[in-house]
Amino acid sequence: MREMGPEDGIDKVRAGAEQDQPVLGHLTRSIVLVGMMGSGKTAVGTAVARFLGAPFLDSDHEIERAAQMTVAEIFARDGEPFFRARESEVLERLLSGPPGVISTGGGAFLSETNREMIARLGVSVWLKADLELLWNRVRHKNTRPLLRTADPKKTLTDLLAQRLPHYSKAQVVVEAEQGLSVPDMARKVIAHLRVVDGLIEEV
Ligand SMILES: Nc1ncnc2c1ncn2[C@@H]1O[C@H](COP(=O)(O)OP(=O)(O)O)[C@@H](O)[C@H]1O
Ligand SMILES: O=C(O)C1=C[C@@H](OP(=O)(O)O)[C@@H](O)[C@H](O)C1
Ligand SMILES: [Mg+2]
Repeated sequence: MREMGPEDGIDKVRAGAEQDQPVLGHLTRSIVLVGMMGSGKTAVGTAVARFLGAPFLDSDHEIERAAQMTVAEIFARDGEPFFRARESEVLERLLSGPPGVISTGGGAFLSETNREMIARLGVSVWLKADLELLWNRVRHKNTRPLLRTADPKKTLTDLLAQRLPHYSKAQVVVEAEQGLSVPDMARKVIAHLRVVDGLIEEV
């Protein structure tokens, strides 16, 4: 008999979704979503957590809450290195808590220290998306300080090229597709997670 793969899981989850059944499971370690700005870490992470009945935490949100400032304000006042230091502290705190779904900011997985921490305490999941998909998602918002440049599409293109080698170190890779809704992408993520040994216990 051949081994169960993620695609089998997706069929199972899709069948469940058609019957409007919840996709429940108990997490034994935290899931950490990584990938570019606009790949859907915040939106899809929220939906994954809801489906699993697990806590959802977003590192950007936690940094903003602690600082009482937006990410853009922190970048402007204290600079990117300061933001990255806070990001690492927050990640360590979130990973030390009860298992949940943690969405990171797009730069978090570039740090080797962060990658080691995530590998030790959680499971990294890269939401892999191509340039056009990412651009369509981020072009209408100016909340991301790194894209406040004269040519934001070129900046996004360059960041994607620089970062791909780091994102590809993630333990699990899930491809984003144009036209796949947030809940469907969340189900696709869960289907990929089901084949990670011991990560999701059936309830
Ligand atoms: N699968 C999807 N389908 C449609 N819109 C999406 C999807 N994933 C994300 N989005 C939208 O794209 C934008 C960026 O998503 P977000 O979750 O903020 O990405 P990230 O946290 O990775 O930067 C948001 O407006 C979000 O609602
Ligand atoms: O890619 C990056 O370096 C960043 C991504 C942002 O988060 P999202 O990926 O959730 O947009 C946020 O952390 C900050 O603007 C820096
Ligand atoms: Mg986000």
